[in-house]
Amino acid sequence: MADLDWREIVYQQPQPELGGDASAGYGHVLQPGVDLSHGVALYLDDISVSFDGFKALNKLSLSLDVGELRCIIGPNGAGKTTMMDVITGKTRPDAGTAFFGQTIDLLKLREAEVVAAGVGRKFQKPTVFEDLSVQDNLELALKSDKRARATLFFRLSATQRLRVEEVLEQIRLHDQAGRRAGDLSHGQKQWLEIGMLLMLEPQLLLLDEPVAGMTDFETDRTAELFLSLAGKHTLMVVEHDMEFVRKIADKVTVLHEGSVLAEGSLEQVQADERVVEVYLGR
Ligand SMILES: Nc1ncnc2c1ncn2[C@@H]1O[C@H](COP(=O)(O)OP(=O)(O)OP(=O)(O)O)[C@@H](O)[C@H]1O
Repeated sequence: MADLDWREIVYQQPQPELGGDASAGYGHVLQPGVDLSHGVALYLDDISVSFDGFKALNKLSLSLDVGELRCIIGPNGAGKTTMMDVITGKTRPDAGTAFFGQTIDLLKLREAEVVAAGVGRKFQKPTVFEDLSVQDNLELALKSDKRARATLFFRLSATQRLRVEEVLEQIRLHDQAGRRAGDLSHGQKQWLEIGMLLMLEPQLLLLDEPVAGMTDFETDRTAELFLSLAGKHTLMVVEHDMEFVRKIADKVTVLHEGSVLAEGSLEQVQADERVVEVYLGR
Protein backbone atom coordinates (compact mmCIF):
# COMPACT_ATOMS: atom_id res chain seq x y z
CA MET A 1 0.00 0.00 0.00
CA ALA A 2 2.77 2.43 0.90
CA ASP A 3 4.24 2.19 -2.61
CA LEU A 4 1.03 3.24 -4.29
CA ASP A 5 0.37 6.81 -5.30
CA TRP A 6 -2.75 8.08 -3.55
CA ARG A 7 -4.30 9.26 -6.81
CA GLU A 8 -3.91 5.81 -8.33
CA ILE A 9 -5.76 4.30 -5.43
CA VAL A 10 -8.55 6.79 -5.86
CA TYR A 11 -8.96 6.40 -9.58
CA GLN A 12 -8.73 2.63 -9.45
CA GLN A 13 -11.62 2.40 -7.05
CA PRO A 14 -14.35 0.00 -8.13
CA GLN A 15 -17.24 1.62 -9.93
CA PRO A 16 -19.56 3.28 -7.44
CA GLU A 17 -23.29 3.21 -8.18
CA LEU A 18 -23.43 5.91 -10.82
CA GLY A 19 -27.08 6.41 -10.25
CA GLY A 20 -26.48 6.91 -6.55
CA ASP A 21 -27.16 9.94 -4.43
CA ALA A 22 -25.08 12.95 -5.48
CA SER A 23 -24.63 13.90 -1.86
CA ALA A 24 -23.19 10.53 -0.96
CA GLY A 25 -19.68 11.96 -0.55
CA TYR A 26 -16.40 11.00 -2.17
CA GLY A 27 -17.58 7.47 -2.89
CA HIS A 28 -19.80 9.14 -5.44
CA VAL A 29 -17.34 11.54 -7.05
CA LEU A 30 -14.35 9.24 -7.36
CA GLN A 31 -15.59 7.66 -10.52
CA PRO A 32 -13.22 5.76 -12.73
CA GLY A 33 -12.78 7.11 -16.24
CA VAL A 34 -15.43 6.62 -18.85
CA ASP A 35 -14.93 3.37 -20.77
CA LEU A 36 -14.13 4.38 -24.34
CA SER A 37 -12.64 1.02 -25.30
CA HIS A 38 -15.02 0.43 -28.21
CA GLY A 39 -14.37 3.83 -29.74
CA VAL A 40 -17.84 5.25 -29.06
CA ALA A 41 -18.03 8.31 -26.83
CA LEU A 42 -21.76 8.95 -27.00
CA TYR A 43 -24.58 6.65 -28.02
CA LEU A 44 -28.17 7.83 -28.30
CA ASP A 45 -30.81 5.40 -29.48
CA ASP A 46 -34.51 5.90 -30.11
CA ILE A 47 -34.78 8.93 -27.83
CA SER A 48 -38.19 10.56 -27.65
CA VAL A 49 -39.17 13.65 -25.66
CA SER A 50 -42.66 15.10 -25.62
CA PHE A 51 -43.82 18.44 -24.30
CA ASP A 52 -47.60 18.42 -23.88
CA GLY A 53 -47.96 15.90 -26.66
CA PHE A 54 -45.55 17.72 -29.00
CA LYS A 55 -42.56 15.55 -29.93
CA ALA A 56 -39.43 17.67 -29.54
CA LEU A 57 -37.36 14.51 -30.09
CA ASN A 58 -38.80 11.68 -32.10
CA LYS A 59 -36.87 8.40 -31.99
CA LEU A 60 -33.56 10.20 -32.26
CA SER A 61 -30.54 7.95 -32.78
CA LEU A 62 -27.01 9.29 -32.99
CA SER A 63 -23.53 8.23 -31.99
CA LEU A 64 -20.21 10.02 -31.73
CA ASP A 65 -16.82 8.37 -32.03
CA VAL A 66 -14.13 9.08 -29.48
CA GLY A 67 -12.20 12.24 -30.40
CA GLU A 68 -14.66 13.21 -33.11
CA LEU A 69 -15.72 16.81 -33.80
CA ARG A 70 -19.36 16.57 -34.85
CA CYS A 71 -21.39 19.53 -36.02
CA ILE A 72 -25.14 19.46 -35.47
CA ILE A 73 -27.23 21.70 -37.67
CA GLY A 74 -30.94 22.04 -38.25
CA PRO A 75 -33.64 24.68 -38.43
CA ASN A 76 -35.08 26.37 -35.36
CA GLY A 77 -37.08 23.96 -33.26
CA ALA A 78 -35.38 20.86 -34.72
CA GLY A 79 -34.58 19.57 -31.22
CA LYS A 80 -30.88 20.43 -30.88
CA THR A 81 -31.15 22.02 -27.44
CA THR A 82 -33.50 19.32 -26.23
CA MET A 83 -30.97 16.67 -27.30
CA MET A 84 -28.26 18.39 -25.25
CA ASP A 85 -30.69 18.65 -22.34
CA VAL A 86 -31.20 14.88 -22.49
CA ILE A 87 -27.45 14.16 -22.61
CA THR A 88 -26.79 16.39 -19.60
CA GLY A 89 -29.66 15.09 -17.46
CA LYS A 90 -31.70 18.29 -17.62
CA THR A 91 -34.56 16.63 -19.47
CA ARG A 92 -35.61 13.02 -19.08
CA PRO A 93 -36.79 11.35 -22.28
CA ASP A 94 -40.03 9.39 -22.47
CA ALA A 95 -38.16 6.56 -24.15
CA GLY A 96 -34.76 5.61 -25.47
CA THR A 97 -31.18 4.91 -24.46
CA ALA A 98 -28.28 7.28 -23.85
CA PHE A 99 -24.80 6.02 -22.99
CA PHE A 100 -21.56 7.87 -22.35
CA GLY A 101 -18.87 5.41 -23.39
CA GLN A 102 -19.63 1.74 -22.82
CA THR A 103 -20.85 1.79 -19.26
CA ILE A 104 -22.30 5.11 -18.18
CA ASP A 105 -26.07 5.23 -18.53
CA LEU A 106 -26.73 8.96 -18.79
CA LEU A 107 -30.42 8.53 -18.13
CA LYS A 108 -29.67 7.37 -14.60
CA LEU A 109 -27.52 10.35 -13.71
CA ARG A 110 -28.40 13.75 -12.32
CA GLU A 111 -26.99 16.86 -13.96
CA ALA A 112 -24.08 17.20 -11.50
CA GLU A 113 -23.24 13.53 -11.93
CA VAL A 114 -23.10 13.90 -15.71
CA VAL A 115 -20.56 16.69 -15.26
CA ALA A 116 -18.55 14.60 -12.80
CA ALA A 117 -18.56 11.70 -15.27
CA GLY A 118 -16.81 13.93 -17.83
CA VAL A 119 -19.38 15.81 -19.89
CA GLY A 120 -18.93 19.58 -20.18
CA ARG A 121 -21.60 21.84 -21.62
CA LYS A 122 -21.20 25.37 -22.91
CA PHE A 123 -24.39 27.35 -23.23
CA GLN A 124 -24.71 30.08 -25.80
CA LYS A 125 -24.22 33.05 -23.50
CA PRO A 126 -20.88 33.33 -21.69
CA THR A 127 -21.21 33.07 -17.93
CA VAL A 128 -17.83 33.98 -16.50
CA PHE A 129 -17.28 35.74 -13.18
CA GLU A 130 -16.84 39.26 -14.50
CA ASP A 131 -15.17 40.75 -11.42
CA LEU A 132 -12.54 38.03 -11.20
CA SER A 133 -9.40 37.79 -13.29
CA VAL A 134 -9.11 35.30 -16.14
CA GLN A 135 -6.80 33.16 -14.02
CA ASP A 136 -9.12 33.27 -10.99
CA ASN A 137 -12.01 32.13 -13.17
CA LEU A 138 -10.02 29.09 -14.26
CA GLU A 139 -8.96 28.30 -10.70
CA LEU A 140 -12.51 28.66 -9.50
CA ALA A 141 -13.66 26.13 -12.10
CA LEU A 142 -11.17 23.68 -10.67
CA LYS A 143 -12.18 24.33 -7.09
CA SER A 144 -15.83 23.75 -7.83
CA ASP A 145 -14.97 20.26 -9.05
CA LYS A 146 -15.42 17.67 -6.37
CA ARG A 147 -12.68 15.45 -7.77
CA ALA A 148 -10.31 18.39 -7.62
CA ARG A 149 -11.39 19.15 -4.08
CA ALA A 150 -10.24 15.68 -3.18
CA THR A 151 -6.87 16.35 -4.79
CA LEU A 152 -6.65 19.79 -3.16
CA PHE A 153 -6.93 18.03 0.11
CA PHE A 154 -3.69 16.28 -0.79
CA ARG A 155 -2.03 19.55 -1.78
CA LEU A 156 -1.50 19.04 -5.47
CA SER A 157 -1.47 22.76 -6.07
CA ALA A 158 1.55 22.53 -8.38
CA THR A 159 -0.44 20.23 -10.66
CA GLN A 160 -3.33 22.64 -10.60
CA ARG A 161 -1.10 25.59 -11.46
CA LEU A 162 0.27 23.63 -14.37
CA ARG A 163 -3.24 22.88 -15.58
CA VAL A 164 -4.17 26.58 -15.42
CA GLU A 165 -1.09 27.41 -17.53
CA GLU A 166 -1.93 24.69 -20.03
CA VAL A 167 -5.50 25.88 -20.43
CA LEU A 168 -4.46 29.55 -20.70
CA GLU A 169 -2.24 28.52 -23.61
CA GLN A 170 -4.99 26.42 -25.19
CA ILE A 171 -7.54 29.23 -25.13
CA ARG A 172 -4.85 31.76 -26.06
CA LEU A 173 -5.46 33.99 -23.07
CA HIS A 174 -2.03 33.52 -21.46
CA ASP A 175 -1.24 37.21 -21.97
CA GLN A 176 -4.58 38.14 -20.37
CA ALA A 177 -4.32 36.03 -17.23
CA GLY A 178 -4.48 38.97 -14.82
CA ARG A 179 -7.17 40.84 -16.70
CA ARG A 180 -10.64 41.31 -15.24
CA ALA A 181 -12.90 38.88 -17.10
CA GLY A 182 -15.58 41.54 -17.47
CA ASP A 183 -13.17 43.59 -19.59
CA LEU A 184 -12.61 40.83 -22.14
CA SER A 185 -14.21 40.91 -25.58
CA HIS A 186 -17.23 38.72 -26.20
CA GLY A 187 -15.10 36.12 -28.00
CA GLN A 188 -12.50 36.08 -25.25
CA LYS A 189 -15.23 35.51 -22.67
CA GLN A 190 -16.46 32.56 -24.68
CA TRP A 191 -12.94 31.11 -24.80
CA LEU A 192 -12.57 31.67 -21.07
CA GLU A 193 -15.76 29.76 -20.40
CA ILE A 194 -14.55 26.95 -22.63
CA GLY A 195 -11.31 27.07 -20.63
CA MET A 196 -13.29 26.70 -17.41
CA LEU A 197 -14.82 23.55 -18.84
CA LEU A 198 -11.41 22.30 -19.95
CA MET A 199 -10.08 22.65 -16.40
CA LEU A 200 -12.25 19.65 -15.53
CA GLU A 201 -10.77 17.66 -18.43
CA PRO A 202 -14.09 16.51 -19.86
CA GLN A 203 -14.08 13.68 -22.37
CA LEU A 204 -17.18 15.03 -24.09
CA LEU A 205 -17.81 18.73 -24.76
CA LEU A 206 -21.21 20.03 -25.86
CA LEU A 207 -21.01 23.50 -27.38
CA ASP A 208 -24.15 25.46 -28.21
CA GLU A 209 -23.73 28.14 -30.90
CA PRO A 210 -20.22 29.02 -29.76
CA VAL A 211 -19.48 31.68 -32.38
CA ALA A 212 -22.76 33.61 -32.23
CA GLY A 213 -21.88 37.29 -31.86
CA MET A 214 -18.17 36.81 -32.52
CA THR A 215 -16.11 38.88 -34.95
CA ASP A 216 -14.66 37.09 -38.00
CA PHE A 217 -11.26 37.04 -36.34
CA GLU A 218 -12.68 35.51 -33.15
CA THR A 219 -14.62 32.97 -35.20
CA ASP A 220 -11.42 31.89 -36.98
CA ARG A 221 -9.61 31.59 -33.67
CA THR A 222 -12.47 29.50 -32.29
CA ALA A 223 -12.25 27.19 -35.29
CA GLU A 224 -8.55 26.70 -34.58
CA LEU A 225 -9.27 26.05 -30.91
CA PHE A 226 -11.90 23.41 -31.67
CA LEU A 227 -9.68 21.69 -34.21
CA SER A 228 -6.92 21.57 -31.59
CA LEU A 229 -9.30 20.08 -29.01
CA ALA A 230 -10.62 17.35 -31.31
CA GLY A 231 -8.84 14.09 -30.78
CA LYS A 232 -8.12 14.92 -27.14
CA HIS A 233 -11.82 15.44 -26.47
CA THR A 234 -15.02 14.48 -28.27
CA LEU A 235 -16.89 17.60 -29.39
CA MET A 236 -20.53 18.12 -30.29
CA VAL A 237 -21.01 21.59 -31.77
CA VAL A 238 -24.47 23.00 -32.47
CA GLU A 239 -24.08 25.90 -34.87
CA HIS A 240 -26.10 27.88 -37.40
CA ASP A 241 -23.07 29.64 -38.91
CA MET A 242 -22.32 27.51 -41.98
CA GLU A 243 -19.01 29.24 -42.70
CA PHE A 244 -17.83 28.21 -39.28
CA VAL A 245 -19.17 24.68 -39.77
CA ARG A 246 -17.29 24.50 -43.06
CA LYS A 247 -14.05 25.37 -41.28
CA ILE A 248 -14.30 22.71 -38.59
CA ALA A 249 -16.66 20.01 -39.76
CA ASP A 250 -15.70 16.48 -40.47
CA LYS A 251 -19.11 14.88 -40.15
CA VAL A 252 -22.33 16.87 -39.94
CA THR A 253 -25.68 15.69 -38.57
CA VAL A 254 -28.84 17.46 -39.67
CA LEU A 255 -31.73 17.37 -37.21
CA HIS A 256 -35.28 18.03 -38.26
CA GLU A 257 -38.48 17.59 -36.25
CA GLY A 258 -36.66 15.72 -33.53
CA SER A 259 -34.93 13.12 -35.71
CA VAL A 260 -31.78 12.77 -37.77
CA LEU A 261 -32.61 13.85 -41.32
CA ALA A 262 -29.17 13.42 -42.85
CA GLU A 263 -25.58 12.75 -41.90
CA GLY A 264 -22.28 13.03 -43.78
CA SER A 265 -19.77 15.64 -44.89
CA LEU A 266 -21.07 19.20 -45.14
CA GLU A 267 -21.00 18.91 -48.94
CA GLN A 268 -23.02 15.69 -48.80
CA VAL A 269 -25.73 17.03 -46.53
CA GLN A 270 -25.95 20.31 -48.43
CA ALA A 271 -26.51 18.35 -51.62
CA ASP A 272 -29.29 16.32 -49.99
CA GLU A 273 -32.64 17.42 -51.41
CA ARG A 274 -34.48 16.77 -48.16
CA VAL A 275 -32.06 19.06 -46.34
CA VAL A 276 -32.44 21.79 -48.96
CA GLU A 277 -36.21 21.51 -48.67
CA VAL A 278 -36.17 21.78 -44.89
CA TYR A 279 -34.05 24.92 -44.97
CA LEU A 280 -35.69 26.60 -47.94
CA GLY A 281 -39.15 25.67 -46.80
CA ARG A 282 -38.81 28.03 -43.82
N1 LIG B 1 -39.89 23.05 -22.10
C1 LIG B 1 -40.56 23.03 -23.25
N2 LIG B 1 -41.92 23.04 -23.27
C2 LIG B 1 -42.59 22.99 -24.43
N3 LIG B 1 -42.00 22.93 -25.64
C3 LIG B 1 -40.67 22.94 -25.69
C4 LIG B 1 -39.88 22.99 -24.50
N4 LIG B 1 -38.56 22.95 -24.88
C5 LIG B 1 -38.55 22.88 -26.22
N5 LIG B 1 -39.82 22.88 -26.70
C6 LIG B 1 -40.18 22.79 -28.12
O1 LIG B 1 -39.50 21.68 -28.67
C7 LIG B 1 -39.04 21.97 -29.98
C8 LIG B 1 -37.56 21.74 -30.07
O2 LIG B 1 -36.92 22.79 -29.36
P1 LIG B 1 -35.34 22.92 -29.26
O3 LIG B 1 -35.07 24.15 -28.43
O4 LIG B 1 -34.76 21.66 -28.80
O5 LIG B 1 -34.93 23.20 -30.76
P2 LIG B 1 -33.57 23.74 -31.35
O6 LIG B 1 -33.23 22.89 -32.50
O7 LIG B 1 -32.56 23.86 -30.27
O8 LIG B 1 -33.97 25.19 -31.87
P3 LIG B 1 -33.08 26.53 -31.98
O9 LIG B 1 -32.19 26.35 -33.17
O10 LIG B 1 -34.12 27.59 -32.21
O11 LIG B 1 -32.34 26.72 -30.68
C9 LIG B 1 -39.46 23.41 -30.27
O12 LIG B 1 -40.65 23.38 -31.02
C10 LIG B 1 -39.71 24.01 -28.90
O13 LIG B 1 -40.70 25.02 -28.95
